[in-house]
Amino acid sequence: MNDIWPKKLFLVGCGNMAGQMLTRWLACGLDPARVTVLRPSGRAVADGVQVVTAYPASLAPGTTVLLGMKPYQLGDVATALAPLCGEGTTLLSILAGTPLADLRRQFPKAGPIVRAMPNLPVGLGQGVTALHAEAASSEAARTAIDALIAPLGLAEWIADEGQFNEVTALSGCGPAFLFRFIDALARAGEAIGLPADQAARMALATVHGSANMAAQASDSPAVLADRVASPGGMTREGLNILDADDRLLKLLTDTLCAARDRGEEMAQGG
Ligand SMILES: NC(=O)C1=CN([C@@H]2O[C@H](COP(=O)(O)OP(=O)(O)OC[C@H]3O[C@@H](n4cnc5c(N)ncnc54)[C@H](OP(=O)(O)O)[C@@H]3O)[C@@H](O)[C@H]2O)C=CC1
Ligand SMILES: O=C(O)[C@@H]1CCC=N1
Repeated sequence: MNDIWPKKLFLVGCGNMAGQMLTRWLACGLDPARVTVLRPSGRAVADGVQVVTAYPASLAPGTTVLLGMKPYQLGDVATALAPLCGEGTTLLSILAGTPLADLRRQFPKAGPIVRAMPNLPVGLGQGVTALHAEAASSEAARTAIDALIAPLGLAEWIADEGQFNEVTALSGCGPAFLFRFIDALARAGEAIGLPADQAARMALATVHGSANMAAQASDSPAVLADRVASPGGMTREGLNILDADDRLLKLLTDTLCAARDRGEEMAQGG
């Protein structure tokens, strides 16, 4: 079988998001001996993964660097990291609101630079990762990234980098919106009289089962909703509340717009 893994993987930051990616890669067979994590805390990551608090003197050719710290730290990180990056270094950035042009400016000598926007369920192999590579990137570079991202779940190449803040709003931030929905469904159940713990269990299981069902169905979620709603029955009355004046659609559109606009501000250095 082909070796889908980079010769070496160097993670700059390994918090909530990069940590989930690494967890999945290790679960799928990445040799921990190939992985080095730089994190200021020096906290251990996983058996066999080297953790450092300072940059090494060099990076071996064939190293893929995952930029997994906060976007505002890019300048400081690049000051130390850019001199170590040459043609044989691939950069994979998960920094929200950080365009490829900014990354290339900070890492002028690096090899291929790919922008990625994962989401937290990648740790289960059920995530979504949006990808965009520089126009000059080779097919081989894209294929190598495809192979690395495939174990994480759905991978979507985004043709227009200008849409990256939109996809970030939808799928990168999306888990937070869904977690909020599950919590609200449970609290609404409590508000109409159910015991809190029971409402929480039932809300979570309902969302879990419905998402699985929607993922396997040949019909769209809109059609599935109508299938739950018996004519003249209870569900229709509930849907009428969500649908009145496109209330839910407008709420979610406003939610995505606010997230997207923050990405635009971040891209302007805000
Ligand atoms: N959270 C999410 O759902 C998503 C986040 N992202 C992106 O992922 C990135 C990280 O976010 P998230 O994981 O939530 O954040 P976390 O705060 O959980 O992780 C940040 C990581 O950066 C490390 N770090 C802090 N300072 C430095 C430094 N100066 N140099 C190198 N590493 C440093 C931290 O080290 P230590 O562990 O030692 O504290 C930590 O490992 C962001 O750019 C964000 O835009 C993208 C998609 C989704
Ligand atoms: O909140 C953020 O900025 C990042 C981007 C997507 C999820 N977390």
